[in-house]
Amino acid sequence: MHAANDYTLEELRKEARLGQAGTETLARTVPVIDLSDFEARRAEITDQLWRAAVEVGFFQLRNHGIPLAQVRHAFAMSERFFALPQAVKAQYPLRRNAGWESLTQVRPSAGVPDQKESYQITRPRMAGLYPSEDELPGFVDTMLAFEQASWQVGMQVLSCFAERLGLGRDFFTQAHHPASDTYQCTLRLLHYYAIPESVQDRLDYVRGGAHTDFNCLTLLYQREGQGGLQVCPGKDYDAPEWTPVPPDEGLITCNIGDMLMRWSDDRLLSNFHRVRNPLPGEYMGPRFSIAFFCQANTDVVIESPEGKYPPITAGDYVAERMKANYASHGR
Ligand SMILES: O=C(O)CCC(=O)C(=O)O
Ligand SMILES: [Fe+2]
Repeated sequence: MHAANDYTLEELRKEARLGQAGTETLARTVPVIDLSDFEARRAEITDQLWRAAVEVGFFQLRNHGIPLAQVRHAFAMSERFFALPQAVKAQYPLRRNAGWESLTQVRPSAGVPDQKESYQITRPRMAGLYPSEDELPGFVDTMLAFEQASWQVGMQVLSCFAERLGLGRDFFTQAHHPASDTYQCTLRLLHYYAIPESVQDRLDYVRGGAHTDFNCLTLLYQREGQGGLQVCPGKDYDAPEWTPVPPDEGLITCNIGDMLMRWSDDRLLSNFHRVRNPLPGEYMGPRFSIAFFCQANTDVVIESPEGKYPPITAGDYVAERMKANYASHGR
């Protein structure tokens, strides 16, 4: 745990002020953007993405090109992974966004660990961290294909932002180049534990504490019936209003992260979100989600067009943020 004054980045100072409080509003909705016929509709799609990123920081993609069967298969594999015995998963401990952890992520806003386990794939760092084919047949192939498919969608979206920022259409594709050893995009499987009866009314039992993401762009897959994700698009951190982001298995939920906010001189918004606990009477079973974090390669320098922030490598930037998010610094 860190005291607020340990933080060197402004994002963290904000995060430390934002607890679990706040009210839920249904007034705002997260825009849904249709990616079909992408090349022919690029200008129109870019307008919609830009507006959503500037106003809400969150949007959902329809007709993104990843078949529903592939999404469902990835979730089925994820559930099988988390169902492995603890001793098997513990052979693959988390280090630098690669591997498995349970109950170790402490969001500065919450001060207690998220009630979840996760397994992260950051391709260049996976030596010794994949379950064997005997333990989980087909897992690695399924997840690498899903990682690749998610990267494609992420780069399509980022190409629109790059063009609008005057950086050139391929700018972020180069910055997230998958052939490099410095690649650090991450596929993260998430399993929020079923909520035991004894803690269903406890406020200090938190599924996913409020935070902003520290990458460029997050793609999130949610399961129908397993809601709870909320976004706080406003700037009032002391009286936050939360908007639900409803799960729909045909949509990919996207949000801007701090890295792209910095890269855009704060034009694109990285907003707070959290996974709230179910309320009494709601489904209390496990919740599964999968996130893909587009995170620029470690050696890429983040230098914004207007120079609002000093240059920093993406590697240094992420390392600083991770230090503040884990009880032990072993991520
Ligand atoms: O599981 C979710 O719905 C959100 C996950 C998330 O915000 C994160 O891992 O950064
Ligand atoms: Fe997040």
